Amino acid sequence: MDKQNKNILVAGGAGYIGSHMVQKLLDENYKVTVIDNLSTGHKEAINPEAIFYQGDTRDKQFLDSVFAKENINTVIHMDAFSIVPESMKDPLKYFDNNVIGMIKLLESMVDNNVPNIVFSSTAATFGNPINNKKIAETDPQNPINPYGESKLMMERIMNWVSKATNINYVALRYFNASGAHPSGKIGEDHHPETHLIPIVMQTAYGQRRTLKIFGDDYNTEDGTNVRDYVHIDDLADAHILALKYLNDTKNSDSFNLGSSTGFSVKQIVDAARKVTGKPIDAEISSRRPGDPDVLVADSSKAKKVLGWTPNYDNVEDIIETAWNWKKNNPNGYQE
Ligand SMILES: NC(=O)c1ccc[n+]([C@@H]2O[C@H](COP(=O)([O-])OP(=O)(O)OC[C@H]3O[C@@H](n4cnc5c(N)ncnc54)[C@H](O)[C@@H]3O)[C@@H](O)[C@H]2O)c1
Ligand SMILES: O=c1ccn([C@@H]2O[C@H](COP(=O)(O)OP(=O)(O)O[C@H]3O[C@H](CO)[C@@H](O)[C@H](O)[C@H]3O)[C@@H](O)[C@H]2O)c(=O)[nH]1
Repeated sequence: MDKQNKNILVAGGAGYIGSHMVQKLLDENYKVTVIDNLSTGHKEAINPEAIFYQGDTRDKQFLDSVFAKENINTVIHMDAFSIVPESMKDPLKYFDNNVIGMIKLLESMVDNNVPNIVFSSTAATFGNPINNKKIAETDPQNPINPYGESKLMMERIMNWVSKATNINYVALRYFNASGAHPSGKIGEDHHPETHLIPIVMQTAYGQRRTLKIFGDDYNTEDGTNVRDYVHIDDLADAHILALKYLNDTKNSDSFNLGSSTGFSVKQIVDAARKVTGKPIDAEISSRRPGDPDVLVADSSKAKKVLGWTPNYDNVEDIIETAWNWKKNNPNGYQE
């Protein structure tokens, strides 16, 4: 195994998943540089031991200046817009930010001889899986919303560029990232919040009167959407393994990352009632555009090839970490 160059650039390191990634890399003795335009992220979420440059990934001059200053070996490309319903209303916002961001980043990596990229892809690249079965890497990718389409385009651009250059990649397709750091110091804080678990937490905490369940006429057991909730600390671990994979194999590959267990929206609300001891009022509302019925990962490839072993296999434990973050920071980073 080559001695690993441990200088990592986290693009989007002020975001929900990015801030946990930065913490994990520091815990593992990596040298961490962050770029972020703070469009949805928070400066306070970045551990101050990381070097931070504020700027936009679509700005190649900005990227070139960062690569000239820091001896970066791998980019963890987490910055993107990532809200399914917003992408249905404003597809161009998604294609502009996400696809142009990937193109500029790869151009700058080529010009500055940066050899590796770990890319935050998504279950949303698959669309509606056949017969709602667990999704493996070999399954067809047919996105049903512009967000998923933009991420599939990014995967494909990266794949073609890797064939033509010295760049290697790992695409990690997360299912529903959830929970918070066990310390309770970093967690999920979006304005407005759209994700299910933090909205359930806001309702439990009394910041919302009622939670809306978007549709109970889907092709699932209780009629509400089924998702695979995977703890962000387990996702961060998978990235550390991806860095080692790139260093050891000099290959490119893609992996689906989930807990491999599906929970309906109603089951999540019930689990949160149990964890928080709060009643959590919920009402059935109309469908939200762009939602597939079921998204559950088959993560056996990540387990076999990367040696990934998620630590959180119980959704109540995941919700417990989100509740801990909520109780410690009721208004997120705006305290
Ligand atoms: N949250 C999930 O469940 C989930 C699941 C699958 C994939 N992903 C992917 O993981 C990544 C992180 O998601 P998140 O939930 O942490 O989102 P987030 O919005 O909390 O974080 C994204 C970060 O990127 C920054 N950013 C966005 N566009 C930028 C640009 N053009 N230049 C510089 N910075 C920019 C934002 O300011 C923010 O800090 C995204 O790429 C998303 O598509 C998320
Ligand atoms: O107030 C709410 C919010 C959400 N939901 C439902 O809860 C489920 C989960 O929704 P949400 O938390 O918004 O996540 P997703 O739309 O599944 O998307 C997340 O998970 C994807 C991977 O599966 C990522 O790619 C996306 O970036 C990330 O936002 C969906 O069925 C929603 O319809 C509700 O019923 N009520």
